[in-house]
Amino acid sequence: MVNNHSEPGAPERGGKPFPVSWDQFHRDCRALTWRLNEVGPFHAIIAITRGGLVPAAIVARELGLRVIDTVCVASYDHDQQGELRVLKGVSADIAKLGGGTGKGLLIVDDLVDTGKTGRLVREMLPDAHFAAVYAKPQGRPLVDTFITEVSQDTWIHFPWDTALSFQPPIRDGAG
Ligand SMILES: O=P(O)(O)OC[C@H]1O[C@H](OP(=O)(O)OP(=O)(O)O)[C@H](O)[C@@H]1O
Ligand code: HPA
Ligand SMILES: [Mg+2]
Repeated sequence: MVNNHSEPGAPERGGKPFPVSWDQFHRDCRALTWRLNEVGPFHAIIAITRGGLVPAAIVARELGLRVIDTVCVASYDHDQQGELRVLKGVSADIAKLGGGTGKGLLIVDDLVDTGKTGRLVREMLPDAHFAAVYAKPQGRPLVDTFITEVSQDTWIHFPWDTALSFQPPIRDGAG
């Protein structure tokens, strides 16, 4: 059964919007890679789909990594978090590269919020290095490396989920 509930930062609970442009996201991914470059080398990257695919591509380019796998997890339906479902686990070839425990593997996601997704993937690969671009306080203990922390009552709007639109002037009540 899917037990949908919205997180504190969700827009309908008055979450503070934190819009991120493509340009900002690219810069933040590059900043993340500077840190990861000090931690590696890594045998492969594992992107947590779907949001992790975007930073994983940028980090892979910057670290010169060409072996990329996915763990496919579904939980949020827009801003409602339901039960976590693993649609695809780590591929056998990649699990072998990490000695079965994930040693030398880099897991990448766009953000950690409650930490539920991160915890699930960490259980699969306890010795992997887990990186996310953004972190909220509840999820922060789950990640080894991240770039920007935002408050729990913030909702991050990623560039692939948004489009340019007219905003009313601040004087007229825009948030
Ligand atoms: O720390 P948590 O509370 O688990 O939330 C973080 C996860 O939620 C989002 O993914 P989502 O499940 O929305 O799927 P998507 O990446 O396919 O958009 C985000 O990309 C993280 O993977
Ligand atoms: O703040 C967020 N923004 C986008 N997707 C998310 N999934 C969990 N939290 C968030
Ligand atoms: Mg995700």
